[in-house]
Amino acid sequence: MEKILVAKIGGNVIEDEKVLASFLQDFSKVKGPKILVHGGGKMATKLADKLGVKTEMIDGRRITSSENLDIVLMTYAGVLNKKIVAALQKNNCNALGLTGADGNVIQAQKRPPQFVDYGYVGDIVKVDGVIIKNWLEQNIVPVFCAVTHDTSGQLLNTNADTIASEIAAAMSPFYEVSLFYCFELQGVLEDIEDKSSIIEYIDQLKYKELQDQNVISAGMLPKLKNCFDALKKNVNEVHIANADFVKDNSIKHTTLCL
Ligand SMILES: Nc1ncnc2c1ncn2[C@@H]1O[C@H](COP(=O)(O)OP(=O)(O)O)[C@@H](O)[C@H]1O
Ligand SMILES: CC(=O)N[C@@H](CCC(=O)OP(=O)(O)O)C(=O)O
Repeated sequence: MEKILVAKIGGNVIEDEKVLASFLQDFSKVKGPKILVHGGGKMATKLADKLGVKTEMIDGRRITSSENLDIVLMTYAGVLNKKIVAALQKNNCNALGLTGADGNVIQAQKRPPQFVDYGYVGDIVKVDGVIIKNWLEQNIVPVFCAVTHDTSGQLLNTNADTIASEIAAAMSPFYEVSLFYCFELQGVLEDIEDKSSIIEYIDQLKYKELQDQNVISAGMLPKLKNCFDALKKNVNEVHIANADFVKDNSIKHTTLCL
């Protein structure tokens, strides 16, 4: 089976112009089919602050009012997605910027309010792996932002880590899939104050231990859950690593295993 890379970059990589430019250059050089998923939560929060709109996050997920949704769309589907696509094009990488509504590629449903009402937040129902495969076969590099839709006209905010995990899973019938979560640190840390305390392997037992000891928090909570979800859905490899990992796979990082 042919190999494919699904890479995800988040807020801290996107915020740092130099790091982002260097990541996109390295990503462009990766041979073979590849997909990029990006977040940008930090930038959406900054825009909300500027506009005087309140931001509330619970367990790493944004409570998304209709005002927040517009901010999220402007930031993720607008400024960020298009800037990333243009930078990839500059590097001769034929990127196609997408939300989940484009080509009906990611269908979601609004999360029903239970203990928390997350507002316009979508849980993914279906990813159309075939349409993505068709793009890849045309040497197009799909670039997804953190937006999905419910097929009834409602756009929804969806965690970018979850989008990466579900897209990776949807590609697994066709490719041998490697999923890289690229961020500003070197991997998951045993002690958040000690940047060198990288945990090289995390299985489900270790994951539970880390949760029980409160070693992981904020955005790392959904990230790890998404990693295991991907592995359970036949994604071959999942790594959490620094953005440099895309050019140098030998740097120390975290590998997830079931
Ligand atoms: N044990 C941990 N090891 C590494 N990062 C952690 C840990 N616990 C919490 N974090 C936080 O999780 C963040 C990564 O999640 P997130 O903010 O969603 O990143 P991104 O937007 O890049 O996906 C790190 O920046 C860090 O602040
Ligand atoms: C529902 C939800 O929380 N969506 C995320 C989507 C963006 C994202 O995931 O961005 P990072 O990868 O930079 O964190 C949010 O709005 O923050």
